[in-house]
Amino acid sequence: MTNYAVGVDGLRVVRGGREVVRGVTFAVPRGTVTGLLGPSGCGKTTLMRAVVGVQIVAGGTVTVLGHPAGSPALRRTIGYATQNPAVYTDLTVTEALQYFASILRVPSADVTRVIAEVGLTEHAHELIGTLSGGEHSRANLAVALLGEPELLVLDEPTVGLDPVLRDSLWEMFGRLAAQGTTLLVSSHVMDEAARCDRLLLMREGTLLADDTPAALRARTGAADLEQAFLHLIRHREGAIP
Ligand SMILES: Nc1ncnc2c1ncn2[C@@H]1O[C@H](COP(=O)(O)OP(=O)(O)OP(=O)(O)O)[C@@H](O)[C@H]1O
Repeated sequence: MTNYAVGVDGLRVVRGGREVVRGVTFAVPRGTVTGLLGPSGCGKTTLMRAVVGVQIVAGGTVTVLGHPAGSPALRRTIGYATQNPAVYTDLTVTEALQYFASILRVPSADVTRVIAEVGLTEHAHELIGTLSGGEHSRANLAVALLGEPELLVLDEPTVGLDPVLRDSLWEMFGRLAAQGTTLLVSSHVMDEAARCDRLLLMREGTLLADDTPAALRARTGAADLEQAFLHLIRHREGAIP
C-alpha cells in the first residue's frame, strides 16, 4: 500500500475548448486533510472531478487508492460532495439518506450517525426543500460520509455556514483524518487553509504551491496564508524576484 491516497501526474483537462487544468502534478498523503485553494474559476472543481473519475481528461494520470481514477473498485471507497447539492428536495433528510444508504448498501444505522456528524439531527424529519442553504449543503455532505469512505472529496463544503458550524465541520474533518480517512477539501477562504495539513494553491489551472501551511508561511515570509498566496502570485508574475 502506498502512503498516498491520490497521485496526480501531468494532468491536463480541456473544457469548453480551453485548457483549464494545465499539467498539474501532486500527491495527497493518506490520513490527512489537504486543502485545495484558489480563486473562482482556477480549476478546483475540475481537478476534483478528475480525482473522482467523472471528468474526461486530455492528458496525464490520476491514481486513487492504488487504482486509476474512475475504476469500479473505487465506487464505495470515495465520498464526493459536489458544490451544488445533489439531494432530492422532496424527501426528508432521513429519507434522502436512507435512499442513498440503500444504494450504497450501507447499514441504515449509519444514517443517524452522518446526520449527527453534520449537525442536522434537529432537522432529520424536515423536507430538504424547506431547509436553509447551509442546511441543504450539510445534507449533501452527509451523503458523502455514508459508509465511512477511505477518501472524501468535498467541494466547498463550508460555503454559507456560520463560523460556529464551519468550526465544527473542520473539527470533524480533523477527527476523520486522525482515524485514517483522507480528505481533499476545496475552499475560497484562506482562514480555513490554516486548518489543513497540506495545501494545494491553484491559479489559472496550475499549481502555485503544494506544501504545509507552516512551510508556506516560512518560505514566503508572510504573516498569514492570504499574504503567502499573494506573494506566490506576485513571484510567479515576476513582480518579486
Ligand atoms: N461545463 C463546462 N464547460 C466549459 N467550461 C467549463 C465548464 N465547467 C467549468 N468550465 C471552465 O473551467 C474553468 C475551471 O472551472 P472550475 O469549476 O473547475 O473552477 P473552480 O476553481 O472550481 O471555480 P469555483 O471556485 O468558482 O467553483 C473555468 O474557467 C470554467 O469557466
